[in-house]
Amino acid sequence: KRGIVIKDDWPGYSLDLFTYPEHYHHDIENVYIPHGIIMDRIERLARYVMDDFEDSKIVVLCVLKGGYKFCSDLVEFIKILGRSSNRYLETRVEFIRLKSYLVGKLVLNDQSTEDLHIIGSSDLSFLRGKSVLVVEAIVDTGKTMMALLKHVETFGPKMVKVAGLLVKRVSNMAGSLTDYVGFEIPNRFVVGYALDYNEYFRDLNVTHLNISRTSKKIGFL
Ligand SMILES: O=P(O)(O)OC[C@H]1O[C@H](OP(=O)(O)OP(=O)(O)O)[C@H](O)[C@@H]1O
Ligand SMILES: Oc1ncnc2c1N=NC2
Repeated sequence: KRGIVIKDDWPGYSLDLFTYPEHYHHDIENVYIPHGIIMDRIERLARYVMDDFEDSKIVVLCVLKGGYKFCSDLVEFIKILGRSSNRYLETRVEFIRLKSYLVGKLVLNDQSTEDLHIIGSSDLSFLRGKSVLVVEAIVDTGKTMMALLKHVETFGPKMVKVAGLLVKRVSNMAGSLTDYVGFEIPNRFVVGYALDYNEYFRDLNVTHLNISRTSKKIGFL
C-alpha cells in the first residue's frame, strides 16, 4: 500500500491561497498537503485499521513528538466510524518518546539498543499478548521505525501493525515497514501537523504540511 503518491514535481499550493501568519512566508515555501486532504485520508486509514484488527480492543502506540496529531485524529476517526457501524474497536493509547539518532549521540537512558534513543520509560510490557498499532507521523530512512519494531517485539505482542502518515520515497525499507500509509512523499523536508524543524513549526496551524524553503533561515543552525 503506497498511499496517496505525491510526485517529485508536485509544487504544492501558494501560501497566499490559505490563511497564514505573515512571518511564516519567509521560512515556509508552500502548502504541501492541505489539512482537509490529510483528514480525509486519515479517515480512510481508520477504516483499514478497523477492517484488519479482529480484536475488539487494541493498543495504539503513539510515537512522540511528531506523531501526536496524526494519532489523536486517527483514534478519533476510529471512534466515529465505530459508532456508525457494528464494529466498535476500543483503543488504549500509549506513548513512547524517541529522539532521532541525527540529533546527537546522547544516550538518554541506559537503553542499550543501538539506534533507538528512548526518552523516559522503555518498558512496553503492557503490549504483551496485545494487538498493537504503532502510529508515526513520518518514516524517512526507516531507522527509527526499524529499531522501534525490534524493541516492541521483545515484549511479545500478539500482532503489530504500523500506520505512517508520511512515507518518504527514499528507501524501500520505509515502505515495507508501514502497513497503512497516508501519503508517499518526495525526499523533501516537511513541517507542520506536529512535524517540526528544531521544535519550530509543530504548531504550524493544525492545517498544513509545508516544505521549508531554506532551513538556514529557520533554525539556529
Ligand atoms: O525514518 P527516520 O529517518 O528514522 O526518521 C523518522 C523519525 O524522525 C522524526 O523524529 P524526530 O527526531 O524529529 O523527533 P520528534 O518527532 O520528537 O521531532 C520523526 O518523528 C520520526 O520519528
Ligand atoms: O521531513 C521531515 N520533517 C520533520 N521531521 C523529519 C522529516 N524527515 N525525517 C524527520
